This record gives sequence, C-alpha cells and structure tokens, in this order.
Amino acid sequence: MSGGQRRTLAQLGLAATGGAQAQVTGLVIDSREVREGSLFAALPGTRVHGGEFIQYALRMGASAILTDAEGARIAKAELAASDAALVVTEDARAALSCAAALWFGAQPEVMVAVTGTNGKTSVASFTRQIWQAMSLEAINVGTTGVEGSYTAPLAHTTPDAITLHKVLADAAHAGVTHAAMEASSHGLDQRRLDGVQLVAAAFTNFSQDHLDYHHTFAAYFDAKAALFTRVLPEGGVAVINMDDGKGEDMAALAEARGQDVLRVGRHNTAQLRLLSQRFNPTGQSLRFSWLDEISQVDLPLIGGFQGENLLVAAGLCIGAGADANRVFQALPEMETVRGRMQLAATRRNGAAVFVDFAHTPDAVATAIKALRPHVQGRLIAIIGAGGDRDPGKRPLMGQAAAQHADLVIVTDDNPRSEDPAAIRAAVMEGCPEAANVGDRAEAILRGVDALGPGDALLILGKGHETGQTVGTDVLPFNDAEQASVAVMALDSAEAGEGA
Ligand SMILES: CC(=O)N[C@H]1[C@@H](OP(=O)(O)OP(=O)(O)OC[C@H]2O[C@@H](n3ccc(=O)[nH]c3=O)[C@H](O)[C@@H]2O)O[C@H](CO)[C@@H](O)[C@@H]1O[C@H](C)C(=O)N[C@@H](C)C(=O)N[C@H](CCC(=O)O)C(=O)O
Ligand SMILES: Nc1ncnc2c1ncn2[C@@H]1O[C@H](COP(=O)(O)OP(=O)(O)OP(=O)(O)O)[C@@H](O)[C@H]1O
Ligand SMILES: N[C@H](CCC[C@H](N)C(=O)O)C(=O)O
Ligand SMILES: [Mg+2]
Repeated sequence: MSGGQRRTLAQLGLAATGGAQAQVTGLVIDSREVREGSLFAALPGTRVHGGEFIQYALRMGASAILTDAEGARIAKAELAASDAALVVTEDARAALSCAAALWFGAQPEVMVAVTGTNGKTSVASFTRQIWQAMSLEAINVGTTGVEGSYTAPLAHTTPDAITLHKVLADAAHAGVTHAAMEASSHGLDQRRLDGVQLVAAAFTNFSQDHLDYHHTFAAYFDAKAALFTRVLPEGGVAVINMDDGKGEDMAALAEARGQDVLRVGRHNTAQLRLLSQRFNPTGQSLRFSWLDEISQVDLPLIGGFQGENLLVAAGLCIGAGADANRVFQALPEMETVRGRMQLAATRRNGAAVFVDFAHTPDAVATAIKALRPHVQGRLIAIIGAGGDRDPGKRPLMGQAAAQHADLVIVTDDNPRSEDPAAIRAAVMEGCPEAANVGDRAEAILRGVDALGPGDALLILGKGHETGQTVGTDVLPFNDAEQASVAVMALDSAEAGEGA
C-alpha cells in the first residue's frame, strides 16, 4: 500500500503531540495490517475501540498512531512508553479521510456523490453511463464495485477512506476524469468520504433501513443529510428529488449551506421536471422539461423508478458542469443497471423473469408496483431478508410484497449469523398467505413453474449478488443464473411431455 513512499505527519495534514518527525510508510485501520512505519488509525468501532489494538500495532512497528481521546486513554501506558508519533483528535475518522486523500494524492477531477435509502447504485451507474456517452472517461463507485472506464471489485458500498482513496487515485492515474460515488449512511456516519472533493451531490429518497446501526429515523436522516451539511462544500450543486417526503427538508439544508439546489421530479418546483412516463413490455418513454424546454426519450428500462433515477443522474451531470442538451442526447443509450429490474429469462409461453435488488420495505413495494404496468397477467414475487441487518424491516417487507403481488414466496437471503427459519418467520408475519421455501433455488424453481402466459416473476433482494452468505460461508448463488436454469429445465420438461 505504501508503494515505497514516506511522508511526514505534517504532509498528511496531521498535528502530532510527540514524534512529529516520524516517517509514515503507509496508512492502516486494522492492526493486523500494520507494517514497519505504518500509521495506525485506532478508530471507535461498533464492537470494540481500535485503541485496544494500539499495543499490538506498536509492537508491529507502527511509527504513528491516530486516535481520539478514548483510544489514547485505553493505550495510555503503551503510548507513554513508545516513541511513536501520537495524533489525538476529536474526530479521528475525519482526520484519517483527509490524510488518505493527501497520501494517495489524486482523485478524478469531477466527482459527485449520491445518497438515499434506495437508488444510489442506479443513479451512480446512470451518471457514469451519461458521461461515457459524452466520450468522457468515467466510473461509478459503490455496491457493484468500480465500473466504467476503470474497474475494480469493492466489498462495501462506500469503502473505508483508505480503500476509497487508493481506488480513486488508481482510477485518476488510469485517465479517469469523472466519478460518481455512492454515499451510504454508514459511510457518511463514519466519515469515509470526507476527503473527497465533490462538485455536486444528489439525494434520492428516505425510508426505513439500517435502524440496527442508526437506531432512530432522525439519526439515519442526519447521517444522510451530512452529505450536504458537511461533505459537499458551499457553492456545490445539490440535486434533490423533490417527490420524496424529505426532499423539501434536504433542499432547505443545502440552501442554508449556500449550495445551488437543482430540483428534480414531478413536483411543480422542479427545474428538471418529469412530465409523464409511458410503459411498454420492454421499456418506457419519458417526457420531461428542463427550464422551459420539453424533451421526450425512449428508454429500454423497466420500472418507473428507473426513469426517476435517470433524471436525478441527468441533474448530477448538469450540476457537475455538462451541457444539458448533450446530457439529454445521451439518455437513449442507457442500459439496465446490473441486477436492477434486469430481465433474467423468458419462458417459452412468453412469461418473463426479472431480478431486482429491493431489500427495504419501500423498495419491495416500489419494485413490484413498477413492474405491474409492464405485465398483463399475474405478478409473482420472491422475497427474503438479510440476517444481521435491521430486523424491523422484515415484516414490513412481507407486507409490501403481499399488498402488491398476486403470489408471494418467502425464501432465504444471506441469513449470515442468524437462524434462516426465524428470519423467514419474521417476513411471513407480514404475508401469512405466502409460501415458505427456505432453499432459494427451489423457491425460484417454484416461482418459474407457476408462470402462465402473460405472467411475470420478480425475484427480489439479491440483484447483482453472486453469493448466499450462510454463517461466514459464501456459497455461490446468482438469481439470474438460477432463473435461466429453472426456465430451461421446466420448458424442456414440458416440451418433452408434449412430444
Ligand atoms: C457497522 C460498520 O459499518 N462496521 C464497520 C466498522 O467496524 P466496527 O465498528 O464493527 O469495527 P470493530 O470490529 O468494532 O473494530 C473497531 C476498530 O478496530 C479495528 N480492529 C479490529 C480488530 C483487530 O484485530 N484490529 C483492529 O485494528 C477495526 O479495523 C476497526 O477500525 O469499521 C470497520 C473499519 O474500521 C469496517 O470494516 C466495518 O464495516 C463492516 C465490515 C460492514 O459490514 N459494514 C457494513 C454494514 C457497511 O458499512 N455497509 C454500508 C451500507 C450498505 C448499504 O448500502 O446498504 C456500506 O457502505 O457498505
Ligand atoms: N428511486 C427509487 N425509489 C424507490 N425504490 C428504488 C429506487 N431506485 C431503486 N429502488 C429499489 O431499490 C433497489 C436497489 O436499488 P439501488 O441498488 O440503486 O439502491 P442503493 O441505494 O444503491 O442500495 P444499497 O443501499 O444496497 O447500496 C432497486 O433494485 C429497486 O428495487
Ligand atoms: N448493502 C445492503 C445489501 C442488502 C442485500 C440483501 N441481499 C441482504 O443481504 O440483506 C446491506 O448490506 O444491507
Ligand atoms: Mg448501492
């Protein structure tokens, strides 16, 4: 990670209380990765304070420790006995982010970020696609990794500051000039993107998720709002979806900070205003106005929310300096975002199977309702909820599915450390009539088997994911692949019977 370089703390924007001349050879947040000369950032955690590992980091040769008062208290004796440099700051996470930005030293010139409970990956991908259609070297950074003109896998939606700045620097060195990144609420709360220089930022929507981490809706909202109140500088452009219940509040916060607000949506205050959407079996046509000019575009995207996300992405590109007409010209070239309302297979009788990443109550409702106008017959939904994630959302996801689909199958979705049957039982509280089929492959087979002409199956929750996490094992699993296998098996069995 050091690439052989050495920096002083001053060069990393850090003021030390001792050993200020220390030469840092790399930045790490996990003591197990400390090498000779590393700066170890001992951060507060959800399970333990990183200060507990300072002793080990010093033993492994750390030349500097960055921590908060609590970390310094925990390791007081070891720090006193060491000649390593010590930086104690109120917000060690924020300091680490700025140090990481300085350490890696490069990021794409034009960077934007998007927050919101749902739609971040979609908006980031569309933003990157628009830029690429305008012949710019662009990437999106988030849940699906780094995609576009430079690619890399990522484990998190908003990676920790060190991983993030390494990726941004690598992309910039590879010639990437434009980047759209996702700002998750965890990422914002943990200051992971505080060192990123944003020119514009967007807000999609706000509904229940991650209450296991944030505990209250107010804290969850504040984490998201920090994209505008802390990360995006004054004078940046805030692109706000005004159709969401929190749109007005977010716009007011951005204005109070001195940002230009670009309003998007059906709302009558929107400058980029969605006038109408028409759906057909393979996509939709969108009519919208920008200031006083009206445009219309045909898109190969399934689901009304994708049209809405696309306008937010267009707003981000305009907010980041692109010419509006060139942005609008790029829109017909948009491709489906992987795992978001993605057509996975079609049965011989014409019934379609879609895969979508809905994993919140609002997304489950939105996704099923969004598919409805594209479907003539029955709509069957497969849902599950993740283990070690907000348990409160489980019955609400079941309820949303029961309310909007004609038939529901409840199955497993990354049970992680929890009992899968207990998670399914919690989901079933919201949809007591649903079938309960733990094995996901079998659930998909049953869903596909139930498809008559004109029907559609919507498999929710995993989207682009390629694994099923059970305990700590990640078993290979891909909804789109399973759907194809099920369609092939059932169609050929039926053809065999007919022969
Ligand atoms: C809940 C959460 O965000 N946890 C993150 C947090 O871990 P934590 O607070 O639990 O850490 P901890 O285990 O208490 O340890 C405290 C500190 O001690 C350090 N440590 C720990 C053990 C050791 O031997 N040595 C050591 O130095 C850890 O690196 C950490 O800095 O800090 C760690 C790094 O400092 C992160 O890796 C970890 O992300 C975990 C892996 C995670 O899964 N996060 C998910 C929930 C997440 O961030 N998701 C969001 C949103 C997803 C969405 O879009 O819906 C995302 O952006 O991906
Ligand atoms: N604008 C929207 N409004 C409501 N639901 C949406 C919207 N956009 C996407 N969704 C739903 O949320 C799912 C996830 O979309 P996407 O991956 O873009 O969101 P995300 O915010 O990146 O999610 P994550 O928090 O996991 O990173 C989609 O598959 C869809 O079901
Ligand atoms: N980024 C989200 C993804 C959830 C996807 C779903 N398949 C699950 O495991 O709950 C999270 O970590 O909460
Ligand atoms: Mg995402």
